[in-house]
Amino acid sequence: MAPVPMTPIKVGHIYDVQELRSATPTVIPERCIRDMADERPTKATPQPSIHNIPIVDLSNLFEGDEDQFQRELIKLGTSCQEWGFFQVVNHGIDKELLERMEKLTKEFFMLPLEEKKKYTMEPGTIQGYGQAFVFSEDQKLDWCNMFALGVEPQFIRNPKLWPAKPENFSETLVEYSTHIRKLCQNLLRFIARGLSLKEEVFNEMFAVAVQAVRMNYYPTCSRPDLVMGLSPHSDGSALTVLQEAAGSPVGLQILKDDTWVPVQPVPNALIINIGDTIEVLTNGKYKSVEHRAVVDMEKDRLSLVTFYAPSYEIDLAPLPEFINENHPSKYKKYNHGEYSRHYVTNKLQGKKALEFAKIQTKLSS
Ligand SMILES: COC(=O)C(/C=C/C1=C(C)CCCC1(C)C)=C/O[C@H]1C=C(C)C(=O)O1
Ligand SMILES: O=C(O)CCC(=O)C(=O)O
Ligand SMILES: [Fe+2]
Repeated sequence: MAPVPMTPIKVGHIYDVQELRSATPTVIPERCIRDMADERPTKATPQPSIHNIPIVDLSNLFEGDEDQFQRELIKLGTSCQEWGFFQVVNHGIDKELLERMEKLTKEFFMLPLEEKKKYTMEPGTIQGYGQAFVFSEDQKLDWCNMFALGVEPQFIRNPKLWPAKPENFSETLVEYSTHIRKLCQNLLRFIARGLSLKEEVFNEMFAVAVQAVRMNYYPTCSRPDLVMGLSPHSDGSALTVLQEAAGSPVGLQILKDDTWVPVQPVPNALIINIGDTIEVLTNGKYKSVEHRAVVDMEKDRLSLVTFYAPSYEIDLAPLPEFINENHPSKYKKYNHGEYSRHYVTNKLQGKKALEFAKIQTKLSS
């Protein structure tokens, strides 16, 4: 069951922060100012490199000898378990394709508003140009313009939202997505092997996987301390692949041991994170880590994010390999289509969406 647009809802005025920034550079609308101190971004303290997310060298998994393969597989497993985030280098996707997609995405955001408005994200829906996850008039707005498109399978595409400009955008997005899809399938094979599962367990279970891309443009902001680029959330996908545009300021932060840790991107690497699906299937051994994006006073930022998730048809529950006397099942069996609908019809709020799948533990009296 695919997520469907809801009945019309009142979301109030959603600012196009990019337009706002160029028209009135120092104005921050009340709706974008975060209320409480703990909802506001704290100044990220520079982290020693040991605190940066791990780097996984995929060439060791694709073509390494047995020893290199085993060592990298352990590193991948440790990264998933301890961080839920890692960067991949030597991932096999052409730098030229990544740069081309990045350039076209930048060009899309730089089009006049009138042109971008042809692809408006209707209130309560998740595809098109605008701001997703806004469901009420009093909800705070993120300092971000989004452009989101469903890519695979074909039936989730809304052709009216695929832009005619810039030229070649749509073809390039399809080419890009084909490569990112293969990367996800390979990562799922390696993740399965690292967990001592059958290599194809996830790919077979997911059937024709759902794939969507969300391009996030974060304009500069005169008061980055008051606003949030993207609200804290975990991803509803199985895996997420994030490409940061070259020259972007550090913006992504992940919640580790109750501290927001900034992610320093490595040139030409892709950032991967574990989504809610893998958390459920591994019964919480690998967690979908909460993350957010903050903005900068001087540099705008662009991220291209692919969500890779199971087919809407499939039912999910923790795999038996992760359930035993000491580790009872934490999640019920549920349909992923229903979860997707739940995820996209609620505001981003940390890991709240995943409560949908949690088995409530009774407190003993
Ligand atoms: C703005 O959209 C999102 O942030 C988002 C949605 C992705 C999707 C589309 C744009 C088209 C239809 C499919 C899908 C729901 C994946 C986030 O994606 C997460 C949330 C779920 C659930 C998921 O699988 O990825
Ligand atoms: O832009 C970023 O760094 C974060 C993006 C993200 O988390 C998302 O789109 O789900
Ligand atoms: Fe995310």
